Amino acid sequence: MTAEVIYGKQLAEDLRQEMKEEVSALHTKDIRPKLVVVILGEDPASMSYVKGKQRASEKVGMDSDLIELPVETSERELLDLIEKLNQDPTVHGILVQLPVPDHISDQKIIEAIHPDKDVDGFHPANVGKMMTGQDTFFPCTPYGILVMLKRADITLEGKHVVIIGRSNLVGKPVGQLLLNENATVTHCHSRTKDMQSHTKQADILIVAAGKPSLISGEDIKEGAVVIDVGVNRVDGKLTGDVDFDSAKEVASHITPVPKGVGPMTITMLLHNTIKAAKRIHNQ
Ligand SMILES: Nc1nc(=O)c2c([nH]1)NC[C@@H]1CN(c3ccc(C(=O)N[C@@H](CCC(=O)O)C(=O)O)cc3)C=[N+]21
Repeated sequence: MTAEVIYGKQLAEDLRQEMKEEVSALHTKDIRPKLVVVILGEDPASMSYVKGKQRASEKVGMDSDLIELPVETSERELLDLIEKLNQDPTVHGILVQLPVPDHISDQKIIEAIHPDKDVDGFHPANVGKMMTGQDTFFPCTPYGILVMLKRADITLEGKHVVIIGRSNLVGKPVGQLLLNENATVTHCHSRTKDMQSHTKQADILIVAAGKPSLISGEDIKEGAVVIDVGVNRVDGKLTGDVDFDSAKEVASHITPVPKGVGPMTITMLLHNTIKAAKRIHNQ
């Protein structure tokens, strides 16, 4: 079997076309969805994602600001900036690029962003809503994966989803979203014993471990759907957590890196920002 490749990039472009129309419609009502991205320091990989977010917002006609701060910015200064953005009625979405430098607490920053402007969906109030099956901002990568699976017509109900990874940003929330869709969810992680015995049972295998080539064809059940969430730089090139060439011979569907999950992450960020703007203006 050779798997069908699910190009998130193509789907992202289709969705952004729809969003562009939605943004123009909002402009006629004097609502201008606006995203503010804050980045500390000049890590080249982080800068490249942030630039991608800027480009994508501009393409759908959204307003967006990039605030670049020096790496030595204090936690207090960053919290004061967030408070200012919380109060600013022209700002609908706030994203602070994570991780922040070690002298600042990621969790403190996440909790400082007003839940109504938390387009990353990381604030505990929004995480709690997601866990209890309420509508809210869903974290962008998990949400992008959900939309990709749905658009590829992959049934989730009753499927065994195995997730490698349990981070608050990807592993845990993607499991929760798919559980909400009536899948049976297993999480594997660094302490899991005999991981292959789990991965081989997956109807849908989601790999979010941050380890290049962690998974290859022999770890996958014939006909499984494989979603690669890895963003690793190897010799300057972006690569996922799955050995694509061997995996695609076994899987029924597979996402590539690049052009897979990454572009969907950015698309759902735009979606959440539009949702924030609509909600603030009671639309
Ligand atoms: N508060 C916060 N929210 C995030 O959502 C967040 C974050 N911090 N910190 C970093 C990670 C990483 N991330 C990516 C988004 C898009 C691509 C993406 O579009 N990748 C393209 C290629 C990009 C390239 O070549 O550099 C692709 O896979 O085709 C990658 C990585 C969001 N993150």
